[in-house]
Amino acid sequence: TSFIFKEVCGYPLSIFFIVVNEFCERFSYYGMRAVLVLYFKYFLRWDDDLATSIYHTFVALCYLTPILGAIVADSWLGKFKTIIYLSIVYAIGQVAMAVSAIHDITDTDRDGTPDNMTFHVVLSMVGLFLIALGTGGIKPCVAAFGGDQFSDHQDRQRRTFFSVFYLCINGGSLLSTIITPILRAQDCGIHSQQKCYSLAFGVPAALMLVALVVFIVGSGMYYKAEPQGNIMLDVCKCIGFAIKNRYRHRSNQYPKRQHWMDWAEEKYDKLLIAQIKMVLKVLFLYIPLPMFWTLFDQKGSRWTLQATTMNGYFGSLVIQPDQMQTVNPILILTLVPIMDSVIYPLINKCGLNFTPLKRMTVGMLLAAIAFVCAALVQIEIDKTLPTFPSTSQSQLKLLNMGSETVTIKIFNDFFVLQASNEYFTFEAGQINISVGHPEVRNTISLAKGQRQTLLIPLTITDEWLMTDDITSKPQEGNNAIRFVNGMKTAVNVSIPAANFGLIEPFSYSNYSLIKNGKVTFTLWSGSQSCEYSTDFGFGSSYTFFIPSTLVFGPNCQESITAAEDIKPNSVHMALQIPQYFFITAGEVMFSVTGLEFSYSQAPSNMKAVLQAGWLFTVAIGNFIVLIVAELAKLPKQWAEYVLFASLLVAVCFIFSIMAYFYTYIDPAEIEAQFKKNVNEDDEDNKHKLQKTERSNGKINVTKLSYYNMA
Ligand SMILES: C[C@H](N)C(=O)N[C@@H](CCCCN)C(=O)O
Repeated sequence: TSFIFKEVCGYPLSIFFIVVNEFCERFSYYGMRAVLVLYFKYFLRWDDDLATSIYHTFVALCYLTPILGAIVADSWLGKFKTIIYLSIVYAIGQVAMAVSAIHDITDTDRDGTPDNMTFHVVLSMVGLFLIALGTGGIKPCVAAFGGDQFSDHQDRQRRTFFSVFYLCINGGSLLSTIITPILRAQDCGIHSQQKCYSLAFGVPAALMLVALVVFIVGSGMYYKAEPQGNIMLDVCKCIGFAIKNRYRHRSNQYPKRQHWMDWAEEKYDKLLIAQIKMVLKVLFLYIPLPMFWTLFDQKGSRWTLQATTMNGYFGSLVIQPDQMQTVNPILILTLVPIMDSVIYPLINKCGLNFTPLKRMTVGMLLAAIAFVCAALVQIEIDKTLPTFPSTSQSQLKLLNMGSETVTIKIFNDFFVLQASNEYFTFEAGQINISVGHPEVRNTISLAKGQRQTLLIPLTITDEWLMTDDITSKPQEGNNAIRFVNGMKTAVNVSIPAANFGLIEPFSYSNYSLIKNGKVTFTLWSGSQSCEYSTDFGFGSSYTFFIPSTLVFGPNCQESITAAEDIKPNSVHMALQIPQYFFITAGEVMFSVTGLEFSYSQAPSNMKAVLQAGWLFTVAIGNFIVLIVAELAKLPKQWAEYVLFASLLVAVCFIFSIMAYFYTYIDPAEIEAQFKKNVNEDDEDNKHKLQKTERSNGKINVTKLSYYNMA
């Protein structure tokens, strides 16, 4: 096809549009993905397990569709048109996600929660399906289309292009994982203000449109290779024929052939058979690889959910749980150059042959270490989590409304208290409590599986009151706050963001959710008021007690007491950095090396096939998360992390054995030799080739005969 060829500093100008397109597309993909699991949990109200399962199903689908994209591009539309059409599908999917997150659409009673959840679930699932089709479909096309823009003598420029391409992926991912969590954390809405998931999905949708426009603008400058026919179909037919032919000749009277693919010789070209053997050898090596992705892709699910139970204060900066994922691209942008220019050359200088497969093995071990770190962090978090009552237990706390301490007797235990900060756990459904001197006895009925607070009145002989307390950690880092009024007059409590309403004498308010940071409550009784300020962290719950002795005035700071129902998140999010470091170092060794390995070991006409095969391992890895999490059903999250780490170590051991027996090849050289052999059956040339040594491995005589050319 005709195109305008322009060069800048030795690089085709067209690649500028491709690189910008990739940056915007990855921004769109990772930005949407960063907030996805929280959207499932807090907007669609799914539990952790369902949110994690659907998240990984989506990621798996994104890496299954590259096969489809490669087939469409190679055999029908060509890469250019495939990218355009699938980008449109992709952008529609992103818009559908943004619309699905507008709560006002179905919030008819205007209480802030969608009234027709089915609408939001269906629309978001349709959106995710279109996104998976789009992002996966264009994935093997964009990089290869970029590579196509270089001529054969521009090897160095092509290599630089791929490095810049990878940096753009991570640049887009970095920016979007900073920005979309900020957008999500904003409040927006028409009738009521809720977390702004629609904006967090809307901006990635806009970026996908920008990616599409940028790609179209470059249209006149691209070299567009015509589709070459479907190589995948040829490969499948050739393999099918070899199997059929082998089966037909299964009797002992037929001489054995060196490789089962040699049974295709009757019908297929020797070169194609040799190329398929190369691909099959690499695909065989891929079998253990999905386990790496099983761990790697849990950054966006389990690790993000882990961060929601942690303290996100970094000085005056508050980091959102989903923003922790930015640590990955930040580390990629720093580790890739360090590895390439310092670590690998140093290892080489030490005389160690750090082959690609060895690097990948080390990458797997680093990912396993990352999960051990995640398990250790989880153990620390678990220590700080409250122990809620089981379904057969009840928990009770006491709040003495009087100013004098009283002696309380529960069964035969005595407590002298003003208020109890701790919950007492009971197996019995009823308990006897005696208070004060002379003793006032009461039999209290406890609710199973519940936490309650017993409010002991100022005059002990008055009616005793029981409150139902919160039995789960407040979500999204919010704090659940309520007030108990011990005064003889009604009190109104408010803050700019919430109104606790009028609290009757000797009564209590409902819980209200309050964000982290400093909050000033204003208390009103008739025309009198006073202010009470306090600081909140993440995920706590408090009951504030207004005593009968409170004096209204400019300040009621000293008089109000706070009972801690649930402790704030105390394990700092920075503790996740080691696990991010190890998983990213693992990614650099495994993913970057694996990409290069898949390219270098693939025959010239099957580079896309192997890329699709490589991406397929990601899809399988994400399915494994679902299977293992479902089958194992471990009660403790840390145990699940340890299980995944152990599985990866076991798989890594198998992979290292397979890698030991793998011999590196140079497909171009083998192909060239085949072509030469077809033209001239020259024995000398064969000898020369047999002596060829590769820098990262050796090709020996037996290996050449393996390809049926020695
Ligand atoms: C952002 C991440 N570090 C990255 O570089 N991702 C690559 C490779 C993804 C492989 C499977 N999750 C990308 O192309 O997005």
